[in-house]
Amino acid sequence: MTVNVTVTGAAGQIGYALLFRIASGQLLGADTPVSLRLLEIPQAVKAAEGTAMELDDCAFPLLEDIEITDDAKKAFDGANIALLVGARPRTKGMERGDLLAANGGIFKPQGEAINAGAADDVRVLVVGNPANTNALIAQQHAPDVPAERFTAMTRLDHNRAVAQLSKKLGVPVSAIRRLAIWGNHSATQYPDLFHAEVNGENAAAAVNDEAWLRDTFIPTVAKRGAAIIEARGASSAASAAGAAIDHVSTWVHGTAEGDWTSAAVVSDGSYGVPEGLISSFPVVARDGRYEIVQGLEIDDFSRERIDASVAELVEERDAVRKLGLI
Ligand SMILES: NC(=O)c1ccc[n+]([C@@H]2O[C@H](COP(=O)([O-])OP(=O)(O)OC[C@H]3O[C@@H](n4cnc5c(N)ncnc54)[C@H](O)[C@@H]3O)[C@@H](O)[C@H]2O)c1
Ligand SMILES: O=C(O)C[C@H](O)C(=O)O
Repeated sequence: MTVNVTVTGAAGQIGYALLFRIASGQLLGADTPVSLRLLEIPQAVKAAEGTAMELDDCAFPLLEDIEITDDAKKAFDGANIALLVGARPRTKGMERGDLLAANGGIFKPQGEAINAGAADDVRVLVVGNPANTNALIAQQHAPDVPAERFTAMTRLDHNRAVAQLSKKLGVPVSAIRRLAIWGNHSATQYPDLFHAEVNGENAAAAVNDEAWLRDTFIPTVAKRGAAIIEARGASSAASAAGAAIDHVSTWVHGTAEGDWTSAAVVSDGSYGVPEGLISSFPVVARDGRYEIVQGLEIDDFSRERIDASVAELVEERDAVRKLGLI
């Protein structure tokens, strides 16, 4: 059956890297036809039409149709998968509160439109920053959709952490399992090697270098987004699109036996993360659902870092509450 995939911010850089991969079958598999609904602001609809022309020109066998609109209600009508990429970037002189308010103006109506018209099985991934809190805003305005269907992307951080560890140890990325990103998709995030495995052995033990872990690994992963902006003059696009594909594909098809991944999901209070926050955890995907991995021991080093990132999420939640956005 055809799956309706809605992508917001379709004319942006991530949109350009993402849409062709969705249409080629990399999101849902080679047997699943897709119908694309592209949401853009009025000024960018023409550019989205240009991307749609290129999608047509690829003659993808799985791509059934493309609809382009600046109306959120139309874009989310019948959506099975919703990729919320479009967001208001921080510009010069903008305070944190202004950024949250501007994004509230985007994610509140989008949450309402998802609530009103999306398919019963809708799954939502928020990529647009600040991703966790934008996801929270959308989720709070979709009371009829199970909260677990709203997620935010930390898979890029996860992939970055895997790549850094692979380089450090000189092992292929396929040798690494059970790495986890905790907290916010921001510089406070905590990439956790203490439960990770390399060829079945504990990764922190294999590294055996606490200074590298503390002073190189964690800040490199947490500040990678800023380093890409500094080097490229634009924020990550292809890697972000790749992570979005990974996030949804894992959600739908499941994690490998014995492995887990990272995703920001609605907290059920696990690991002391306040219930309702959308925070990154180690998760498994099973039967089409993301579930938080339970029962991990958290030592003082990890506890301090998880708490710091979660405190930032609490601050963001309180700020959007104060603005009346949730
Ligand atoms: N979570 C992550 O790991 C991660 C990684 C990279 C980038 N990001 C974030 O993803 C977002 C998109 O990045 P980009 O490089 O594609 O940005 P971009 O500026 O190239 O594109 C954003 C697009 O969103 C559109 N847009 C703005 N408001 C919209 C609305 N209300 N409805 C629909 N579309 C709207 C814009 O017109 C633009 O075309 C940014 O917020 C960026 O910070 C997140
Ligand atoms: O857009 C950004 O600020 C950075 C982005 O979230 C990233 O992690 O690459």
